[in-house]
Amino acid sequence: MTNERDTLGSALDRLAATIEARRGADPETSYTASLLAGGAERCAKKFGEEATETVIAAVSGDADALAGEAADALYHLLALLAAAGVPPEAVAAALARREGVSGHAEKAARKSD
Ligand SMILES: N=c1c2ncn([C@@H]3O[C@H](COP(=O)(O)OP(=O)(O)OP(=O)(O)O)[C@@H](O)[C@H]3O)c2ncn1[C@@H]1O[C@H](COP(=O)(O)O)[C@@H](O)[C@H]1O
Repeated sequence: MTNERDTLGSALDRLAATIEARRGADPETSYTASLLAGGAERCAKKFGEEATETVIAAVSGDADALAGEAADALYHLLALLAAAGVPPEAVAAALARREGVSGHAEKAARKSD
């Protein structure tokens, strides 16, 4: 259940579980099922559209619109991961490996390879 003090992490965990549960559901009644039925390519296209709409909202300076478009983008990103067979835990692990490593330091290390 949602509440106003929900963290983004717990909301994303529930959403990822919902998306997984919709795999194989009726595309007539579930938008997620219709999205997944189109495969990773369709999910990637939709994610690209929603990411672009997020950029437009950010540039417009409308904070509410940005929050809504960011939610659309995150939903479609989770659907893309599901369609591509990448568990959300793999993304969490990638983020965890980066914790405490400055992006500047990481980039400098890449350049010296
Ligand atoms: N979070 C979302 C969510 N965010 C956005 N969307 C849908 O994403 C769609 C994409 O938006 P567009 O404006 O691009 O829609 P469109 O032009 O009709 O889409 P296309 O025809 O291009 O595919 C819209 O239909 C939105 O309703 C979502 N659909 C579902 N969820 C979550 O998934 C759950 C399961 O949904 P169903 O699978 O539909 O039961 C829901 O309870 C929600 O929690």
